Amino acid sequence: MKETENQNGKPKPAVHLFEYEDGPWPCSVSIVPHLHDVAEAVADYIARISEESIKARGYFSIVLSGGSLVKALSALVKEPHASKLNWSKWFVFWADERMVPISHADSNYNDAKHEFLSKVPIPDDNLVTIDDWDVCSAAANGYEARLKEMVKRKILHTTNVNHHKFPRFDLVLLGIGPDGHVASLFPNSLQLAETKKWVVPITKSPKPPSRRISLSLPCINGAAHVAIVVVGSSKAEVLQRVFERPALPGALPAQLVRPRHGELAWFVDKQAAGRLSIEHYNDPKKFPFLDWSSLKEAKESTGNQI
Ligand SMILES: O=C1O[C@H](COP(=O)(O)O)[C@@H](O)[C@H](O)[C@H]1O
Repeated sequence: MKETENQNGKPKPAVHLFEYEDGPWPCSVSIVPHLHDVAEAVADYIARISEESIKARGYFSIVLSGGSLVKALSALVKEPHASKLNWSKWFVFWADERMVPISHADSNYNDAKHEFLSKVPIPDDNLVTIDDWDVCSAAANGYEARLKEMVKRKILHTTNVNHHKFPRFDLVLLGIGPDGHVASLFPNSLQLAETKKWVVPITKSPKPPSRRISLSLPCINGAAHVAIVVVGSSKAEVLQRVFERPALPGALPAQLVRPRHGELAWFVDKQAAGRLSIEHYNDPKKFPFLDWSSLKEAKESTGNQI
């Protein structure tokens, strides 16, 4: 077994902590070579949280995003996870949805259905879809009402974020757009300032389709775990900006994902990590939490490509 491999001979992810320049922000970052390694790391992570949540509360609440994220769920539908996971206890929610019929190619639900949900036995009643797609504000209110129903049924618990009550999802899975958006929270948009609503309407999204709804930032930050999955060279520039530029209010929504009472984990492939300046992290004043050796190991395990 090579030092850079785990017991199954798979590449060992580098897990370390770093902080943004405006204050400490611990999180773990796993950098692995390819999309399929990311999918395996994400599947292991989801399986662990699913098991812990079901043991503790009887259910597992998972929030999915659209776009490239669903491809990272491919290892979950295969062994060893497919037959081991307690799918009947899963409740599935959406981080954001586009205002199109659920059978439309642009629908995040439709994409997740094809790539993932149709391949696993989660009961249809446990999929909290957004059916009312005609008027954005009505859809946002409708989705928020469904989340509150889930709280009443004790499938979701709640937590306080900046003195307001929000759901405490077991796990929120996010992708990141090349402009730094997460869910449908776009750079410098008014929606980023939301402090009370759980779900916000977006009527002029810079990325088509223009009408969408999204979990608000505090709603995402109320989660027990948030994972951000970043794959491919088209994300290398934005990842470098998110990790290495000072957090400016609203310029990069991904920098605002900070689950105060939860854990933040990044899963990154080597192409997306391609522009990270490793040396940047070796400054103990800026990154006192950083385990430099593990980052060096990641560099070696990816053939010194990062
Ligand atoms: O429009 C959206 O974009 C983001 C990022 O998508 P990606 O394909 O660039 O990974 C996605 O996370 C979000 O759910 C989606 O609606």
